[in-house]
Amino acid sequence: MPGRADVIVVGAGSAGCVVTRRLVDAGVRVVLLEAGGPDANPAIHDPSRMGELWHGPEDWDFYTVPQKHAAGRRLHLPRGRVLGGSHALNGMIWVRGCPHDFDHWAELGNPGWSWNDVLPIYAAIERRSGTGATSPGPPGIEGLLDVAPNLPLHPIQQSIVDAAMQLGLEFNPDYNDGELDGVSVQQVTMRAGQRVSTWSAYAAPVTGAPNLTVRTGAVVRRLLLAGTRVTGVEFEIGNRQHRVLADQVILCAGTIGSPAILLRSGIGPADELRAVGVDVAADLPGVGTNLHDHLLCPVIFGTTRRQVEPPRPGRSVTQTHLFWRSRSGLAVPDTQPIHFSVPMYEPWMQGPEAGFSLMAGMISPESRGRVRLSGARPHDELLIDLDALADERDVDSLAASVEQCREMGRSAALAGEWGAYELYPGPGVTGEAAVRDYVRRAAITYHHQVGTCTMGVHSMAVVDPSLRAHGVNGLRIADASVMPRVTTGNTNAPSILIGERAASFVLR
Ligand SMILES: Cc1cc2nc3c(=O)[nH]c(=O)nc-3n(C[C@H](O)[C@H](O)[C@H](O)COP(=O)(O)OP(=O)(O)OC[C@H]3O[C@@H](n4cnc5c(N)ncnc54)[C@H](O)[C@@H]3O)c2cc1C
Repeated sequence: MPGRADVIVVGAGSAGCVVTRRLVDAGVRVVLLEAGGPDANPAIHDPSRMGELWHGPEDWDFYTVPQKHAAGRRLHLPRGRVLGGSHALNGMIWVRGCPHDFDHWAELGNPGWSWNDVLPIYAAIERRSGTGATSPGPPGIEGLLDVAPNLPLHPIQQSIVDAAMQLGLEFNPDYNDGELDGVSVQQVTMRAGQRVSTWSAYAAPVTGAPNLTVRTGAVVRRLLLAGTRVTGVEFEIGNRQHRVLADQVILCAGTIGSPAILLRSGIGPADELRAVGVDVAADLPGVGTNLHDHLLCPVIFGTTRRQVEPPRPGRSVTQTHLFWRSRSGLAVPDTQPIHFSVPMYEPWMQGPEAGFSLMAGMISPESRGRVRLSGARPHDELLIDLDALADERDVDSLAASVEQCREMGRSAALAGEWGAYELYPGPGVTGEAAVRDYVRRAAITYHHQVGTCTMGVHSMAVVDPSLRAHGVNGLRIADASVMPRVTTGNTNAPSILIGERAASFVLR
């Protein structure tokens, strides 16, 4: 292990592996530090076994503080702690987002991040294959990451698509061309029935390079600073402490991990840091704020006419989704239900083993929470507060999505052909007040937390449009935490995009 590197990358997740690969290819001496271990668990690689990974060794297993507007519950926030990060645990669904998302980022004071700016980067990331995807990159450009339609469809998934069309939605053959609305087959980062993560596609192929050192089980506790210049990091492997020095550090530890490292290093809101006994290195009031997430809410069905067989090995538990605007006047769809070929029961629910779930989805969150320290010691609990459903507009969208999923369940394609009957919310939950109450009792994360190290040029921004930390030298942040506002759809693709951009900023 070298004592010094050109660049230390903290976190081998969606973005960190991309940054690492691009810098290594350019001859930069990189040390990549990852808290988790190798991606050796077979359940990582088989898409039908995704659910087994939660609460296991590859999950940070975060919980929020009790959520006042979600029936006082503590919400489980799984996050990948393994080579590949959350891309080793996720549903692999590939959604670029829509023009409005990135144009909005640019309007907020982030030149270079508009849709027209990011589109060529997406095209250069993706290696598209199979039928169904109609938005290939420019000819001759082929990226490192496989993106393919999630086919062949499970029979229940085809009927779910039919149900959506019976409600009047259009089939959208390629939601990645800038127009999201409609029901679609998901595009996924899979090849031959196996997960492809940025670890397997980007970083793993260069682990033998002489200018790359990868350390697993390496938990970064804090940044080393000389005044306001970052000089390296301090990390633990087991109970032993280590240090490595570098010209630059790039934090890719994710929406929870990156602000946690900053706060523990004394970079954050000065008053709050002092209040928990942390010495202040740089007063950056935005660190940990602007936390927001998409939310799901289970709508679960049993069947009487046909049995829903569990997905076979190599097949995803979810294959289709839809984007829908629940009210007029919205710039982008506010809902994205996602459809599972299994019943996705919460621990307090029960029902038959076979069935299917239309997980209502809210993707336009207005509620904002934050990540804070509870104390100065490295092992003191992080306080993660989504403040989920604090804004009534979020309840409006999620309740509308629940009602749409219920209506799909009553369609000829599902009730007629499969004998679908509703288990949750269940026939007793009727009327607007009861549905809103169900949403507060049953909503869970969509796994898309972002925003805690927001990019921008205002007083609450943490990084500038080139992802350099404000007021601290030698430090960049490159992961989902820098998104000023969450994109319309799943957040892996934009996180990987951020990794690509960060590498290009370092190398230019
Ligand atoms: C269960 C689940 C399902 C999801 N499904 C989808 C989906 O289908 N499609 C989609 O687009 N998005 C999905 N997402 C979201 C998507 O995976 C994330 O938005 C994306 O992976 C975020 O990338 P990142 O680089 O910001 O963080 P991560 O990929 O989480 O990487 C952060 C890395 O940093 C490491 N780390 C953190 N702290 C430290 C530390 N102190 N020291 C050393 N290392 C550290 C972590 O272990 C991790 O490897 C899902 C997420 C989850 C958890």
